[in-house]
Amino acid sequence: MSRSPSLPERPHLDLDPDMSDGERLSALRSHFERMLEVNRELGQRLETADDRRAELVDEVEQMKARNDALKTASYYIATVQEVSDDGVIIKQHGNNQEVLTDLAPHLSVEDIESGDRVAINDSFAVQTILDDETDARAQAMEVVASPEVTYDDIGGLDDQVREVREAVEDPLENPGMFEEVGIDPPSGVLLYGPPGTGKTMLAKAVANETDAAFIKMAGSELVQKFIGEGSRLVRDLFKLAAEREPAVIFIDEIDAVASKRTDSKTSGDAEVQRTMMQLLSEMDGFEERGNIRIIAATNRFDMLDEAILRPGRFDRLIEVPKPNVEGRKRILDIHTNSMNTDDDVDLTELAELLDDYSGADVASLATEAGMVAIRDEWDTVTMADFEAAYEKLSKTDSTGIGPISGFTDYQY
Ligand SMILES: Nc1ncnc2c1ncn2[C@@H]1O[C@H](COP(=O)(O)OP(=O)(O)OP(=O)(O)O)[C@@H](O)[C@H]1O
Repeated sequence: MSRSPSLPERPHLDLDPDMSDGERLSALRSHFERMLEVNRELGQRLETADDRRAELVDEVEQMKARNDALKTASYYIATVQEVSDDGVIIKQHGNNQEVLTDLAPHLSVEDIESGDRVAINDSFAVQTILDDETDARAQAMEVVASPEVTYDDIGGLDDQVREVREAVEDPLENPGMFEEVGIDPPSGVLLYGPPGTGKTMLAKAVANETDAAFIKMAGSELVQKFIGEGSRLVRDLFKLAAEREPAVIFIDEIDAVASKRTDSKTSGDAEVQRTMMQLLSEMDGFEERGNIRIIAATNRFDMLDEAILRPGRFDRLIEVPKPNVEGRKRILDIHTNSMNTDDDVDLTELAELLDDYSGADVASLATEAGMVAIRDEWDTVTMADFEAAYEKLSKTDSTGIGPISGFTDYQY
């Protein structure tokens, strides 16, 4: 740590050998006075610093306790009904059960009042106060004012880009076009295909192109983060989009909330059902919503409930497959564009080698080749580095723990 520049300076004693005893004594006296003053000042500083330190230690302890609490399992959401000397009465969302409970040690009764939304754990103790709707939103949604991805960053998906532009960009940019012809623009667009093929990129690029806000929510977050909150989050999602319009809502892993009904009647399933019903009703009331488009994505098309695919809902289906050899070449071009590659790098040959790779696999191969070059202290990336990266990623995969999605099982 550097020393604070504003500490009082150490007093300096200047004694001239020609001084008389009287002068010497008076110089020593005033030096002593100055020393006392500096000492007093330093003492005060030390005291303030000690107080601050104690405060910070306290804060760290509280954060640790909250962090530990947050790391435990999912929470349930409840609303505070009453705060009394006996404890806090809360009503749990989803089942409306009223419970008299306590607060976690890091909370005090002064922090809480009736009407507050709170997160409770399995034993109903209040863990967090969600005093603002945005709390829940912030935790489950990613909002980007204008994402940076452009269509040029997406390789090998020309047809898909065209379809997304027609279904999402045209209605946002030129709604009159649809009115003139007398048709409703597609309500929702569903992108389906294996992981890592560029579905999120497509949604981001269209938001960028239309200067729309990009609001992303993962289906799994909707049903896992706050049990009993899924339908509220869906409402919040559409409300937030209305506040930010023009906006593109992107629901990733839609299968988590829109799977075919199972026969089991567990409370988890009921929760998923409620969330899906809310999503459908938001989509059905969509026309009045103005400049909001909705894109969903899934790797599990086979699992989707047909209700979600009915006309007026996700009725424009766009398959986003793994790239073919030309697509892989284009994705390699994009991802090596800013790399310092050697003249011997033959991207066409590489594209042929990377059979069954997804776009994300191709991107991680390029990064890995760069890492190999750095490790070998080269400042250019050679064909041999790409081959070494390919070997490494293929090997990682054969052990079953590799990051390569191109070899993972999926169904769609
Ligand atoms: N077609 C592509 N062109 C260029 N890069 C791509 C392409 N597809 C994937 N990538 C790379 O892979 C990364 C992940 O892609 P993205 O998140 O769009 O995939 P996804 O289909 O949404 O995946 P998931 O289904 O797993 O959410 C991108 O950030 C990009 O680096």
